This record gives sequence, structure tokens and C-alpha cells, in this order.
Amino acid sequence: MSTARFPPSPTRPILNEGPFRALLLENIHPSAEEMLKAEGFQVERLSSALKPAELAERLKGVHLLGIRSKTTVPPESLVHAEDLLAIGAFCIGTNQVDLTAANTHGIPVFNAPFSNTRSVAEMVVAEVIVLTRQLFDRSREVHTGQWRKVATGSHEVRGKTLGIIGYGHIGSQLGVLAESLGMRVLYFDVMTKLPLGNSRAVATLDELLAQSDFVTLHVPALTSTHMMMGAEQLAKMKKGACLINASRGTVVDIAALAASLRSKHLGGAAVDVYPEEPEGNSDGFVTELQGIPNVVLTPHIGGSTEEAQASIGKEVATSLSKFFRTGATTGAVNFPMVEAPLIPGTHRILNVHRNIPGVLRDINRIVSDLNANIHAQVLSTDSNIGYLVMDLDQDVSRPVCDAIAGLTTDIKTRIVS
Ligand SMILES: NC(=O)C1=CN([C@@H]2O[C@H](COP(=O)(O)OP(=O)(O)OC[C@H]3O[C@@H](n4cnc5c(N)ncnc54)[C@H](O)[C@@H]3O)[C@@H](O)[C@H]2O)C=CC1
Ligand SMILES: O=C(O)CCC(=O)C(=O)O
Repeated sequence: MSTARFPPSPTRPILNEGPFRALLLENIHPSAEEMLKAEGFQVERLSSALKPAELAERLKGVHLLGIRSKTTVPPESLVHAEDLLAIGAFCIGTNQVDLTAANTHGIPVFNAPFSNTRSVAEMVVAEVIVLTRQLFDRSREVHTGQWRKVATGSHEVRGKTLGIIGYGHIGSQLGVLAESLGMRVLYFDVMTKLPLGNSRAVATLDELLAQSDFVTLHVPALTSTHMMMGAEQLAKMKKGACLINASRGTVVDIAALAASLRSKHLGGAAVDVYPEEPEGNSDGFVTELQGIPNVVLTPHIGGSTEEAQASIGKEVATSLSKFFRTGATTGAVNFPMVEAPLIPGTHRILNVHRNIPGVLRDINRIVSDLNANIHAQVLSTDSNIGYLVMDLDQDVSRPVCDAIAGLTTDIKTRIVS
């Protein structure tokens, strides 16, 4: 997260005059395109991510941006994105977007907090079994004509301990599935969480590492989770235990993991996410983990099921459409929350401004100078910005917006109706 750097002010008002354009990257599900087209958007859909400089160029004249996990949105991509109203992260993680920069440009970021939860949890269950039976290695051998019928080192998962780091949506859903296989479930979280089923919280990460046969990570990418599994933590895992990471690539020290696997301290690993990931499917990929026995490597597909993608497409497109039509910011991860129903016969203006004293007074004076009446007004703020939704009885939105855009505190102003 960067510290707040506001765009130069006054900015021009963004008015509700089309055509409106949406740019969807990274093969976002067609369900999103359909919904946004129905909303009147011209939609451009690309299969891969864009690098920041190209993104900055492509954002000119774009009103909605849709991304998944591979498109990073740094402050410089937003500097000239004057028309950009909102960003949809068609995934759970939003660490790829500089959320503070988006906030200070008046751009809410929406995500899909639950739509791929189940898909990730199911993949991890599969990996627990695949690792403990060394199924990928046996399969590869048979594919290459070798018949190695062995039981040594192969185990049932029943009765084994699964240690979950990060008992949020995915971690807790996974715990329920693992218990149905007869596993004992422990978890470590920095927050106090309701244990589901017979799962049990442990007080420290070390305790979890010492007791678990499988350790699986389900934490967000934060400064506090950066490299939280390094050589020291891996050494604290039981000999022969397996590590699973389907959270973010920055959470595990890959070199230390490779060393631990090669030294046979760890018995296996499944890795879905990497510190650097290719932008598209045609790019090559190299990791130190390649070629190590009993290591399952997947290309960040934890949430990549048809069910999850269709559901994410609809969920995020719904948030974007609702924001576009009414200004509702419910579910935005970087913005003050306002949701107010449209009132027939009134005229709605949305305004994002610097959060300093006197802004509401200045805006109300503008309205009053135009002899207009405020029907309803909802203001919500965070430490950087204020977000105002204002319904007027008279149709004076254009002169009001023009006058607000002249205030030095203005960041973004839009007429909704
Ligand atoms: N591989 C894939 O395709 C996917 C990966 N993900 C990743 O999984 C992550 C987790 O997703 P959810 O479960 O939905 O998130 P969530 O926000 O529901 O849960 C995260 C949990 O981690 C805990 N936490 C934070 N810092 C911690 C720390 N230092 N130690 C222990 N616990 C800590 C939080 O308190 C929270 O309970 C996402 O942030 C995303 O990065 C999500 C979906 C798909
Ligand atoms: O499928 C994707 O693009 C990203 C999945 C993911 O990592 C997330 O939802 O946070």
C-alpha cells in the first residue's frame, strides 16, 4: 500500500454520458461480459494480463476495469485513468491493486470474497491425498513404462493431522471437508475464530508446525505474512510432513522449501502460487521446485473451476453494475461504504473528495446558491477521502457538478440520474 497521494485538483467531473467502456483482462468469465453489455457497456475482453505501462495506456477512456490475480495495478497505471470509475478484482485477493492509490483517485475496488472458496478447499483436499499416496510420482512412472507397486511411505489420511494457517473462509471450509475424511484439524489464526466441527485453535504457529502431518496456508498477502514459512519454520515441521500453499507466492520461501524437500526433511509439497507468475498461458515458467519427487506444481488454479468462474463473473459484475447505476460501494475493499436506494423523481450526484473539514459546507452552499433542495444526503469517510451520495429535488446536477469540480478538495464527481 502506498501512502495517500492525491491526483491534481480540480479534476474534471465525470458525467453520465456514454458510451461507457469496460476492459476485462485475464480471461474473465463471459458471464461478466454479458451482464455489463446488458448494462449498456462496450466490453473489450482480453485473455492475458497487461503490464503496468500498457495498462496505463489502455485505461484511457475506460470506465470499468476487470482483472484477476495477475494484473498489478500500481499508482502509475491510474495517473491518467481519468474516466475510470471502478475496478473489479474477479477473485478473492486484492493485493495486486494499490488500494490506497485507487482510493485517493476515487476508484472503489470490488472483489468476490466467497465465489471460489469451495474450489480452493476441494483442491487442497485432493492434494492431501495425492501427497500422502505419492500418486503423481506413481502415475508418472506408469506413464513412462515403470511398474513400482510399493506401500512404503504411503498412508491413509484418516487420523492424520491437518494444520491450517489462516482459518478464514477457505481455511474453515477446508477444515470441515478434512474432518469428513477422518482427519484431526488444528488451525492457527491471528484473529479469534469460531472453530467448526471438532477443529481446534492452537496458540502459536510453532505449535501447529510441530503437530501437523500436513500444513496448509490460507492467509492473504500482507507484510506480516511475507515469507512466513522460511527455513526456520520448515525445520519446525515434522519429518516427512507435507506443505501446501494455495494462498500467495510471497508467503513461502521457495528456495528454503526446495532445500527442505531435497534433504528429505519434508515428505512432499503442493504449490499453486509463486512469487513471480507468468502473465499468460503461452509464457514459459521456471521454479526451483521442478523435478523434486512428490511435489505437485499447479499454475495458480485453486479457484479455476467453471462453477467458481461463472459465479465470480456474476458476483463482481453485479457489484460494478450496482455501483455504476446507484453509486453503492457495499463490498468495496478500499472505500467508504454507502448504499442508498434511488428515489424516483430525484437527481443523484456522487462525489469523492479529500477528507478535510468544510467540504460538505462548500457543497451545500453550491446547491443552495442554485436554489435547489437536498432530498437526501449520505456521507461516509475514511482517513483519506469522503464519499458523498446526494439526491436533489431539482435537475441542477450539471451546474452543481461543474461547481463541485472547481473545489480544490474535489477528486471525482459523477451524475447518476
Ligand atoms: N490459489 C488460488 O487460486 C486462490 C488463492 N486465494 C488466496 O487465499 C487467501 C485466503 O482466502 P480467504 O480464506 O477467502 O481469506 P479470508 O480473509 O477469509 O481468511 C484469511 C485468514 O487469514 C488470517 N490471517 C491473516 N494473517 C495471518 C497470519 N499472519 N497468521 C495466521 N493467520 C492470518 C486472517 O485472520 C483470516 O482469518 C486469499 O487472500 C488469496 O490470496 C484465494 C482464492 C483462490
Ligand atoms: O483465479 C484467479 O485469477 C485468482 C484466484 C485467486 O488467487 C484469488 O481469488 O485470490
